Amino acid sequence: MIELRQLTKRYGEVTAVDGLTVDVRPGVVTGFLGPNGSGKTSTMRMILGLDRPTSGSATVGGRPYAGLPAPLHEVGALLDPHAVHPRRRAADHLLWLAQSNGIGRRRIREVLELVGLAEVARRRPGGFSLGMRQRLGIAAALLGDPPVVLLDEPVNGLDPEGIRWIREFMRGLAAEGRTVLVSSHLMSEMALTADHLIVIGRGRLIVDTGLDAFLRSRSVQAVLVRVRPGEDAARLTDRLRAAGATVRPEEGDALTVIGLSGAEIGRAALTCGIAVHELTPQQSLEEAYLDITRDSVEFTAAGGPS
Ligand SMILES: Nc1ncnc2c1ncn2[C@@H]1O[C@H](COP(=O)(O)OP(=O)(O)OP(=O)(O)O)[C@@H](O)[C@H]1O
Repeated sequence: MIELRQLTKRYGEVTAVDGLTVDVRPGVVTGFLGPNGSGKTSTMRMILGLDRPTSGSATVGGRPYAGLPAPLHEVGALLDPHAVHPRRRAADHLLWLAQSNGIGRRRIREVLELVGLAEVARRRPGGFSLGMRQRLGIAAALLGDPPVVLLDEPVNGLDPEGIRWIREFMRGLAAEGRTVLVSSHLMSEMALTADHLIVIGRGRLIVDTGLDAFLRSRSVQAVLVRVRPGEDAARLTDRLRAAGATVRPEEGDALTVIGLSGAEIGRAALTCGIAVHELTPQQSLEEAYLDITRDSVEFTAAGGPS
């Protein structure tokens, strides 16, 4: 269990983390979400004792990281997959970490097998793909068989196969009863991985809830609409906005419409004499997430569509 109590971090004028109080529980994957710059990495660094809170506390199993007698056996973390020596063989990278923490050689073989890198144990990570580096980072995090695992944006830049592997691996760790905290700025990714969500914006807690409850309470109606681009799209946009909908142009010639049902949009198009080519209800999760974090995005594009 990770406990944050009024956790606060200031860097000069910037308040990166602002009075964060949450518990991260064992046995589930907790998604730690927030727009870029919302304070996720700063929070994780404080949990790991890499940064000192300005005020408040972060504890793991009731103790601050610095007070843990055998940290690698208590918390494992993947912060930066590039933080490996490119010329030190994969197994030697782990051996170096293991030896400085009193962990035997046998465990190195075990963790390499766990992450599917046993066959490349003698290779140098300099030639590894990003996915392989992520796996090596996870192997390092698991060396001490810790009950708490932290992963900072682990799927960034991975291909679909790598993403699926990490997703299933995290779920497996949680199923073993571990506390798994994984940060991301993508709601869609967390919807597939997390059981519980902690959402922050500008360092403050916005949501701390189960994924199912989030979906039930925040579901936003969004419909993808395709009509002839140009005049039809412009006229329909005006008409729907006049009816109170939010209309956002998408890539290509589509519109995302929020606030009206498919039937209402269809009727509006009919009264304008516009042919509708597509009308598809959208998964509303990303919309719900954008909605709750809108006020806390660090940089928003000026003059964007409403
Ligand atoms: N060492 C530092 N010195 C000064 N400001 C910092 C430092 N580290 C983070 N910040 C600032 O604190 C805020 C939170 O940053 P942080 O990296 O924790 O956010 P994040 O949610 O992890 O973002 P991202 O998704 O972009 O990685 C940002 O405004 C950032 O610029």
